[in-house]
Amino acid sequence: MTVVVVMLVLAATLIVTLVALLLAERDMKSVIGNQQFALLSSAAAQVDAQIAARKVLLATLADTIPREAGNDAAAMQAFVDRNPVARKEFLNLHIFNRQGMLLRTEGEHVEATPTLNPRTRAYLEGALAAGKAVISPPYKSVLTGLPSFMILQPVRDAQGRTLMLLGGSIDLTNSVFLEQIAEQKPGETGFMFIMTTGGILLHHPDHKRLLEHINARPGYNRATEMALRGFEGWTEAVNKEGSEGIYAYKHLQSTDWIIGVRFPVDEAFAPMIQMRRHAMLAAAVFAAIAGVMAWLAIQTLFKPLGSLHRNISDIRSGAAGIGILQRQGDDEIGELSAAFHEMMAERQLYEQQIAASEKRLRTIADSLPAIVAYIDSDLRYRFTNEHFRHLMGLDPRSMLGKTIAEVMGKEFAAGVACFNEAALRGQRVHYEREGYHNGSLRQMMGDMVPDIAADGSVSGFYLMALDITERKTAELQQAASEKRLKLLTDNLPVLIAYLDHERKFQFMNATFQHWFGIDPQTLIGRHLIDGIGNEQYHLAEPHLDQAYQGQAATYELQARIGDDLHTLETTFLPELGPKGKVLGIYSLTHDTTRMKEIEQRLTQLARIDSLTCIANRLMFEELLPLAIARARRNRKPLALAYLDIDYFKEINDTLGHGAGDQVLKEFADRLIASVRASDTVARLAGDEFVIVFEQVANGEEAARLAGKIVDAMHAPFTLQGAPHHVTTSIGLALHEGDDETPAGLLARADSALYAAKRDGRDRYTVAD
Ligand SMILES: Nc1nc2c(ncn2[C@@H]2O[C@H](COP(=O)(O)OP(=O)(O)OP(=O)(O)O)[C@@H](O)[C@H]2O)c(=O)[nH]1
Repeated sequence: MTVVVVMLVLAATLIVTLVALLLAERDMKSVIGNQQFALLSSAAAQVDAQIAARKVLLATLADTIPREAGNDAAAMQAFVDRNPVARKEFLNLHIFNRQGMLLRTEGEHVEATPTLNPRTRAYLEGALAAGKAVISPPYKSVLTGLPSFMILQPVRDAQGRTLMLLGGSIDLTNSVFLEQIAEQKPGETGFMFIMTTGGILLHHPDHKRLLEHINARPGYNRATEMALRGFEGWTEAVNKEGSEGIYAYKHLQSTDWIIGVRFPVDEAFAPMIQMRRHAMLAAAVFAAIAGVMAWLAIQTLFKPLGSLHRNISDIRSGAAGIGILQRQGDDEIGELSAAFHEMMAERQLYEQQIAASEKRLRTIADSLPAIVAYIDSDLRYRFTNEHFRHLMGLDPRSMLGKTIAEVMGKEFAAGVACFNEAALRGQRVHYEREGYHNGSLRQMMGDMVPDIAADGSVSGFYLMALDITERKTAELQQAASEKRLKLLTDNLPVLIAYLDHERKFQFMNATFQHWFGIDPQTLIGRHLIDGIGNEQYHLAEPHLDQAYQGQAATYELQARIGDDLHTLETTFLPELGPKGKVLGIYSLTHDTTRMKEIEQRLTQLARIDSLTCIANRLMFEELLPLAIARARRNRKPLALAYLDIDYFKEINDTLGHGAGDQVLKEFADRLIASVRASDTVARLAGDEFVIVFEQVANGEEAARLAGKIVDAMHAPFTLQGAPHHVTTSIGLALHEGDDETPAGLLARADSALYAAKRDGRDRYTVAD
């Protein structure tokens, strides 16, 4: 930390110093560049002034030169001698005629008048045509062999006509005005130079390069190229030797020359480089001092932090408890320490809670009758519970970190590979598979839940697997049992259905198909109303409601099976859940049509006397109260006749029981034949009969009817082929809508019968 701070201080100091130096260098370059350009501009002005002065001098000479000087050497010599300034300012003086022919030369190294080459001749002709002073391109003098240039001035006569040209040549290697320029060179190694706009050097410290093209040497100089394209000002560039320099260029006004200056950067910036060295040194010293001070300050400031660090290390290594964090000072580090203490105390609490939770979880997992494991993406066990030991004899702890293949074998791993892959793709997997565990074939059911991180990656999966061998066996047994049950129910002549709590069919047996032609499968999951229709449903609804409230209900209904109307009896049996909640309803319907018929028949038989086929005592006792009620309602009297066959015992005794039965049948037939259909004839027992006459007008009519019956018996009975005389006695009682009970009425009739018997039989007696 300290090192980092010290390095930062050093780096900051150096960066600030460097940036300041760079800015200073940039500014200084600009100053030097501008200074060089100013210097150059001054030199250019000097050159212009020198040229102008020489033009003026030459013009004055032209005005005064004798006209014959071109052809008279003595006159020329005399003229030059008269004008010593001409000798001083020009290397040589030349006179050219109007045809450009050199007529006379006067000056240094002149032995004879040289012959001019055609190019020079052409130039001179141009100068003559211009009619004013011109400056020649630089050239190598044929007289002196020196690089030179010439100022040409026309010599005119009184009429202003050009008679000849007066030329003054200037030595480029040894000229007064160029020497002045050379003296103004910047620094020790800097120099000035002059070239034409075409690049021909006129002035250069290296005289050998004079009259050469500036680009005669191989290489490239950006500044030179800029100058040749017309640039004026200063710039930085690298010369053909690879040396950096500041270049400045300026065009002369008096001629098409460019004056330039090169100031090598090394020299130009020598003071600045020195300054940079000093500044860097000073910065380094300053940074070192600042670094040391920073280090000291940090050491002082970080001392409590170091103490805190040691305390935390001690806590981590177990050498100290978290209590030592509370003993730090009152400063910020002390507060930090207290905050650490609080945080670590909370962490300890959480860790304890997590440990307790993990322990609980471990206990639960170990107590589960199922395999529980966490398997990572490398298919290595990371958590295993005790059930591995119970089921497979594996030590769950020794499995940790090993792969499924290592623990269970390659064959097993290959068998569950597809499930593992699916779980690691993020899918929940449910499987059932067979496998040998502890030498026995077991049926296993497993669930895999992928462990999906927030970013969607799967780092493993949880596995829970159950041994369902027993359950599977039970399921198979149950399936077989259900199959048997279905076979049974499908062949029972009973409609069997199971309705769920929403009154929808969950089961229907094949009887639905047999009775109504309904395929049971088409109604599974549909509401009862879809199966039996609205009308039947409304009939069944109250009974269903009762069953859904937990009480069995039975009701009868009529339904058409085939072409016939059948009587059915349906029972709804609720299926109750653990808390008495109705889970569903069993509906059992059987056809009671046949039973009903038998029952009716039996009922009927119970009320019919089997010998005479008329109503017996039971029916009489049922009918009499009803008849009395009707009589009361209709306010019509009712008469009850109580009959007994006279001396019947004797018939039995003399002719036998069969003859007696025959008499009884014949007697009954005659009674039936003697009364109206609305009247009831019944045999009470033995030879006792009753007749209920309904809606009789009065006692007289009743008596008449009784007499008619007595008479009806007078016709002989044929017994065993012989006629027999049978008579009857009748007791008649009239019920006239009062409160008399059926028993009371019967008792009165019985009394009247007794009276008839007593009075001699073969008669009727009316009760009081
Ligand atoms: N053959 C035959 N005899 C019956 C039957 N039931 C009862 N008896 C007989 O009918 C006779 C009834 O006799 P009673 O009515 O007491 O005497 P009775 O001879 O008719 O004399 P009275 O009634 O005083 O005239 C008894 O001997 C019974 O055994 C039956 O179903 N068939």
